[in-house]
Amino acid sequence: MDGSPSPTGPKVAAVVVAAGKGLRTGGAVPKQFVMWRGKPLVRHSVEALVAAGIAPVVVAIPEGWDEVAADCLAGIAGVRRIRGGDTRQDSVRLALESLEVDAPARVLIHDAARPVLPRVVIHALLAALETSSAAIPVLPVVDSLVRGEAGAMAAAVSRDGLFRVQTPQAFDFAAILAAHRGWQGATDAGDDAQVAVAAGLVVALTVGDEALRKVTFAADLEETEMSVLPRTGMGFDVHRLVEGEELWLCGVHIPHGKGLSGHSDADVAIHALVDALLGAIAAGDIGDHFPPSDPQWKGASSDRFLAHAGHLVAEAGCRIAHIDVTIICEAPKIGPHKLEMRQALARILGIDLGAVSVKATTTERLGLTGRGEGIAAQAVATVVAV
Ligand SMILES: Nc1ccn([C@@H]2O[C@H](COP(=O)(O)OP(=O)(O)OP(=O)(O)O)[C@@H](O)[C@H]2O)c(=O)n1
Ligand SMILES: C[C@](O)(CO)[C@H](O)COP(=O)(O)O
Repeated sequence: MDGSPSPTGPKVAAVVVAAGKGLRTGGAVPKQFVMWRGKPLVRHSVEALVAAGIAPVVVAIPEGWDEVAADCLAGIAGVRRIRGGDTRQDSVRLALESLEVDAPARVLIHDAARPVLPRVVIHALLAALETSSAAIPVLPVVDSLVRGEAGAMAAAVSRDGLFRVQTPQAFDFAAILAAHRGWQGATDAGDDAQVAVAAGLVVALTVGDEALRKVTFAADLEETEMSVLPRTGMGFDVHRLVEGEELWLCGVHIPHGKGLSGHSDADVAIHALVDALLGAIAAGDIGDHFPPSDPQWKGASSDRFLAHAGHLVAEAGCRIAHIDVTIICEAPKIGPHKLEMRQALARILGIDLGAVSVKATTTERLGLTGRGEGIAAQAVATVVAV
């Protein structure tokens, strides 16, 4: 179970809170309606949730901004708008109340102010809900911490066991609705996990993502050219076609008289793609990360290499914008398998199918691929800073 919602699995809805005033960001328009990377800020995460199969998505908006919000969210299926409250916590509770009629089994609660929402985070949260009634994405604290008094350092604070908490936060729907209704705190909770813990729920921790950072101050909306320029990497690989081996291409098993030989499963297309991803972040090549001399990679599924390359891209502060793989062979015919290959690559990397291209060509019976001695592949990967 990878956490993806499925038509037969538990129904997953989402709340996106976008009813704040954005006072710390400033400006005439609340930050959630400001244009950012080509579309209104709020639209980014709403689209990501809908694309991940979450429905319905209820968006809490501030009083007086209904028309603007309608424009910002125009054309996205499965989205409902409601009036938010005076505080974030009120906005969440009102949105949850409005979802009661839909009776979802689970709900993700997300800040519109966190526009970049990687699919892999959603999957990890929903997977955690298999064994817990609440889950939140967290990141380690990497700076040292101090308590300050009157502009001077008073004492160091241990960062052991401390985490930075992000959204979306994932819950059993009935449990979080009851928790919000029963909230007894004197002041607002910082987030929904705090409401859940106060109600006695156990909140599991999953791995967050730097890309999920929250737009809080005006500077968070500004981007330098360096932060938006895409980076491209390319990869190329060849493996020998032999009798007695299975044929794997782009993570898909293809029945064929022969297969590719190599130390791992010899998925030449994934190997080219791994090199393209590593190239885009200047992180060496596949041999540096998975040396053929290392026995642990003997017969290994190349899915693992690709997933690792995807993690390295995220660690480098980037997300994959697009990948394009070309398989070069006379046989087998690649066309009938292209969709399945794209789906496999999208799944392994946790990216949208629309960002994955798989193509094939022959060399007109010329050269080693033309003679059927081997299969070659080349790939291009584009990543952007997040
Ligand atoms: N009454 C409120 C207050 C906040 N939010 C939402 O909660 C998220 C996190 O809040 P924050 O970043 O603090 O946004 P603002 O409250 O708008 O910011 P500020 O505190 O600077 O005014 C945002 O998506 C915001 O729109 C909300 O839906 N309803
Ligand atoms: C919900 C939240 O984003 C989790 O980190 C955070 O608590 C919101 O804080 P804010 O002060 O309302 O921006």
